[in-house]
Amino acid sequence: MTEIKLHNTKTRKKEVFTPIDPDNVRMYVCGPTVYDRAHLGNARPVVVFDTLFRLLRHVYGEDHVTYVRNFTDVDDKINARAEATRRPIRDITDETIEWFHQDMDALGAMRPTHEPRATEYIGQMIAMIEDLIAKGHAYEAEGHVLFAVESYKNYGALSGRSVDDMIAGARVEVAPYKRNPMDFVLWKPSSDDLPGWDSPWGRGRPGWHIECSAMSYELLGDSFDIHGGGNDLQFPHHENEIAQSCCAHPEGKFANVWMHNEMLQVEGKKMSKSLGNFFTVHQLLEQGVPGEVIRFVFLGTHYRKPMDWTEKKREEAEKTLLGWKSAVSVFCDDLPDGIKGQQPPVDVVSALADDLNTSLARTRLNEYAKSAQKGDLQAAISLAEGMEFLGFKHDHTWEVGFGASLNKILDDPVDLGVYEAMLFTARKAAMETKDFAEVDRISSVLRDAGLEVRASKTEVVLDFTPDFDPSKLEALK
Ligand SMILES: Nc1ncnc2c1ncn2[C@@H]1O[C@H](COP(=O)(O)OP(=O)(O)OP(=O)(O)O)[C@@H](O)[C@H]1O
Ligand SMILES: [Zn+2]
Repeated sequence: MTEIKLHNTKTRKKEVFTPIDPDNVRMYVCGPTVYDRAHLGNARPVVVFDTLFRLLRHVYGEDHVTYVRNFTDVDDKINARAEATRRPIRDITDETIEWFHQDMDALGAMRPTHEPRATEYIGQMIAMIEDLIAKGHAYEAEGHVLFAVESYKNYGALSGRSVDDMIAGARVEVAPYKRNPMDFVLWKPSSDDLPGWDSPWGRGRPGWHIECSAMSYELLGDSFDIHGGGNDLQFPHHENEIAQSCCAHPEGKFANVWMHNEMLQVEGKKMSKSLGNFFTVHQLLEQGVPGEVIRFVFLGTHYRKPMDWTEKKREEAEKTLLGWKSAVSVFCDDLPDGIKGQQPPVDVVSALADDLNTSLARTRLNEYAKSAQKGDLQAAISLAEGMEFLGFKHDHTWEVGFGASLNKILDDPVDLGVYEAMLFTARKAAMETKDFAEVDRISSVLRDAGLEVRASKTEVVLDFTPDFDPSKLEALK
């Protein structure tokens, strides 16, 4: 079995990953607050943890991995948006979730096993808060319930800070009802015009942190394998999740491995809604940047390094990915059925297994692409399988905005007359006899003659390069 190593924020080390139960490997990732289109930064953890999900499914089996990513659909930012637009909250959250799905699908991200909405777990949150009060970790004050950070001695361990450092360094809300300025809200009162649920502390709504603790417990249990999210969530969100979960369920360990992706930046600053320095995934797709190109760019930088989106990266990604797709599509009909990333090349898997070294995986696939372009069918198969594994389609359809060069080929049908029929027949014969040596031969004759061939199930598309030399096609006979 492939050995996976992951960097664990908790221990600050790269460690061999050993699941609690290899028959059910469990991962929780903090999902979006749904009031607006996802910006490109929000897409980074989606692609990072999708890649990990694919790796885990490959190593432990498709049915042996449970991936939970929540939707935060109760939040003051959502309330503010509803008030500003005079729209019902549910319309806004439903619409945003639909957009999120469309955009992330376009990036080739698989849907997680469960995508719980916070509002469907209010009962579990209330039960957990009651439990925390009963165990002496939380207290009620003026209609609020607060978590008492001093009651949990490991508070701050994930980010390596003491409570005193936090108070000194953080801008915390100093409310008169807090016993310690770092105490955080588990429950707060709602006025009649705001969403609210009945609770032992009156009508109110949950704080953000308790949502993830309640949903992960409900869907994954008191101990699970991996907890992920952007490193902007490490403090306070993840510290607070740990405090709540470990105090409510001291019998469990909560998450064994904590993984944090670095930020997508714009001129050295985190891309964020509050700074206003963002563009959305949807905008990029509309501008004709294919979702797979966005994915390709993300995979070029290790997830624990900050990265920028640049036009140059986009262009290079599009060019390389087109090269891969055409290298595979030359052999499209020859590829064995069922290429579904089941047998991705070992060196690509091992790159990912080393703390998701996606850029190395990309480099290795590029080597296969180079060999495939020279007519090596085995390399083309590896490339196709590796592409599927990394979340790319191996046919030459873009999710959006066909690349300019591809358009040119498809819009420019050629009439090769007699040659064309001969090519087609020769190729078909090779395919039916599964004589791959013959396919290799044909494809190299074509390439030598200055013709590029793209074949799909239904048609053969030919493209002339400037070096086209029809006399060289005689070698086909
Ligand atoms: N610039 C970024 N780069 C990488 N990940 C990010 C970035 N901004 C947010 N994230 C991640 O996106 C996920 C969704 O977060 P969330 O919905 O809370 O974002 P947000 O708070 O709405 O965004 P913003 O921080 O722009 O206000 C989280 O895992 C978060 O860490
Ligand atoms: Zn969370």
